[in-house]
Amino acid sequence: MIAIKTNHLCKSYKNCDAVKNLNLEIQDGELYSLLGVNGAGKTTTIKMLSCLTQPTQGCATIYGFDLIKDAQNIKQIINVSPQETAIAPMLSVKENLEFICEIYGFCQNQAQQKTVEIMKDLQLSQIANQRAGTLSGGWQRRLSIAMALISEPKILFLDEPTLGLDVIARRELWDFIKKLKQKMTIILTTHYLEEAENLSDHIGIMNQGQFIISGSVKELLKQANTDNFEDAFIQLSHQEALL
Ligand SMILES: Nc1ncnc2c1ncn2[C@@H]1O[C@H](COP(=O)(O)OP(=O)(O)OP(=O)(O)O)[C@@H](O)[C@H]1O
Repeated sequence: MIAIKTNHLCKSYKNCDAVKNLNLEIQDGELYSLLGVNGAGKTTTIKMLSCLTQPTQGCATIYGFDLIKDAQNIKQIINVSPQETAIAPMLSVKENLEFICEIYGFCQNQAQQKTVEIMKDLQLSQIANQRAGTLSGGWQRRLSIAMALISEPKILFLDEPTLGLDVIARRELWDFIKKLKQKMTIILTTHYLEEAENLSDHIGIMNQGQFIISGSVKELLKQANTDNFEDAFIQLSHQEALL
C-alpha cells in the first residue's frame, strides 16, 4: 500500500524555488529519510506533506487523500514532531500529554489513561511530575515525540529528531524509533548520516530543491560505487537528478 505519492510537487517563494518537481513514493509502514545539505528543501517538503504549507504546483496523495482537497482528512492521520520541540516548559511531562489529549477531544478519563499508556511506552513515567522545561534536550525530544503519538497517527514526521543530542541520548532515541517502525509510516529528516543509514528502509537525497535519488542504503552505495555511506551521500548529492 502506498502511503505518500507526489507528482511534480513544487514550492516556490518570491526569490527561490524551495522544492522543484518532487516525485516521491513512500510505502505504508516504512521509515523514509530525507537527506540533503542546508537549504536542500527537506523541511519545505515535510511542511507540504503535513499540510502546513501549500504547494505552488503539482499534486500529492496521502493514503489516497488529495493533499489540497482533503487536507482535513490528512490532518487526522498524520502528526509532526517539529525541529523546535513543541512542549510547554512550565507544565509537567504528564500535564503536557494531558493537554494534547484535551486538544484531541479525549474526555478526562480517556486522557488520563492515554497519558499513562504513552508515558509507559516512552519510559517517561518516572519523570511524570517534572516540569518539561527542566528536562534535558534528549528527554524533551522524547516528550515531543510522545505528544505527536497521542493521536495514533498513520504517518509520523520527525524533523531532525536527534539534533543536538549526545551520543547516548541519540542511540536511545534510535532504539525507540526502531520500535515505532512497522506500527506507522515514518518520514525523517536528519543531517546525521549514520542515523539515516541505521534506521531507514529507504532514503531520498535532495539538493537545491531537487530530488536527486531514492533507494535503500544498499542501492545508494551501489549507485555511488562505494561502501562508505558518507562518500555516497557527498557524491550523489552533487549529481544531477537521477529520477
Ligand atoms: N518561508 C520562506 N520564505 C522564503 N524562502 C524560504 C522559506 N522557507 C524556506 N525557504 C527557502 O527554501 C529553501 C529550502 O529550505 P528548507 O528549510 O526546506 O531546507 P532544508 O533542507 O530543510 O534545510 P536545513 O537542513 O538547513 O534545515 C532555502 O533556500 C530557504 O531559504
